[in-house]
Amino acid sequence: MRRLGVRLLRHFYRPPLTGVRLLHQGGILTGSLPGHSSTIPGSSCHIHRSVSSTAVSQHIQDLSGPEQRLLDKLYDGLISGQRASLAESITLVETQHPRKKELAQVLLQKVLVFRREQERRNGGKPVAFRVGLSGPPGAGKSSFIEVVGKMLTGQGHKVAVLAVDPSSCTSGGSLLGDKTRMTELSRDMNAFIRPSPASGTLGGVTRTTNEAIVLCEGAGYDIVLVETVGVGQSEFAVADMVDMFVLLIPPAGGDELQGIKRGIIERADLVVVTKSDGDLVVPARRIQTEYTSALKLLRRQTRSWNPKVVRASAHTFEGIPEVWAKMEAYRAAMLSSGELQGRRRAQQKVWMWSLIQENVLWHFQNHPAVRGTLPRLEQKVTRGEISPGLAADLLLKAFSETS
Ligand SMILES: Nc1nc2c(ncn2[C@@H]2O[C@H](COP(=O)(O)OP(=O)(O)OP(=O)(O)O)[C@@H](O)[C@H]2O)c(=O)[nH]1
Repeated sequence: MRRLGVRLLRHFYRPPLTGVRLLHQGGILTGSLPGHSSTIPGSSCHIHRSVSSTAVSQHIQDLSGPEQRLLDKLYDGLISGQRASLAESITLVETQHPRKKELAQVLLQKVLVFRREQERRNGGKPVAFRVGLSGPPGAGKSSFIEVVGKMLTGQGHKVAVLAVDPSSCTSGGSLLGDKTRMTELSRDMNAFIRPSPASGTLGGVTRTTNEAIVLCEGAGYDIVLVETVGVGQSEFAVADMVDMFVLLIPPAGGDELQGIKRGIIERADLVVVTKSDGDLVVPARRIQTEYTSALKLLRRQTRSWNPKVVRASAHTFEGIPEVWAKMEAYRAAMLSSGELQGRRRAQQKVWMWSLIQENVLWHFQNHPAVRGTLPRLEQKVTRGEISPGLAADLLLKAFSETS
């Protein structure tokens, strides 16, 4: 096992440790860029072979003049809150172009340093509030975000809305992006709305959303709403990148609620029963009671907060201020207990490991020895000729022996 581990390391860290230097300059790390770092499709993760400290590389030595000017322009524009610079910066982190990916990482590191300084001044507390919102198609997500967003910008907040659209990964289509959504909020100067990239794996979309959150916060958005539709694994990915996870449920019959996964209810810090107006008030109350009982049976995720179920209507505005009050109460409780900071720290680790998993898997699947054997072994496994365990062992052996 140890030998396999060493081989895996050798494989991923080849060619050998040369060429990448990170130098400390007045508290800022500078590094020379990878002639020797590998960039993996679907990820911007470069494997730097020698990173001498945990600090960030802020500037890359071999940036050309135009590249340096572009990064300076984006950074200055971003931290002074210009929406165009924020949009351009997010486009940069979404790119598949290898060199631009590298530039995006330089920009991100700079923004991270800026944000950490802001947090330090804020007594170590996060400056922005990240809220994930999920619900089945048609649950009323965009209507809800529109009214909550407008209310918050009216109170002086700056609100960013990012969408994670799982359909764009599988079908190339879009569940969230095609129709015009949040028309009023999109015209609001204190709001920034960004749909998810139109292609890529969920891992890729997750990474860019995580990075887009950092950029939005750098641009001064103190509330970042991350929306996703309750399809596939995207809800879990969003729950892993936010401070608070909110599930929106329509007052619909059993069949329409079938699609809501039990696992995701366990992740909810708040459940909002939407469209609680007119004839829908009665079914909304019923759903509220059902979910309140269901939540009581679930294990608590945090010490300082009990998940709650509330009703609201985006059409009549009833319940909307109360929903926000609950969100603020959650944040205050989680901040004062330190659990929110702890959750963020844990998320950083989850994010790192999911990038590693995706990249390691990519290397494995694209290794010539694996590619050559995989279809035959897959066939044998599906026909029941060999066990999945044996097939996995053979593939791992082929991979490690030729790495
Ligand atoms: N009665 C009532 N209808 C609502 C309310 N909010 C949204 N709707 C209606 O529900 C439908 C879906 O609303 P959206 O806000 O587009 O829902 P969504 O979850 O964003 O939908 P997708 O974009 O398909 O995921 C629309 O016809 C809305 O008019 C509400 O508070 N009350």
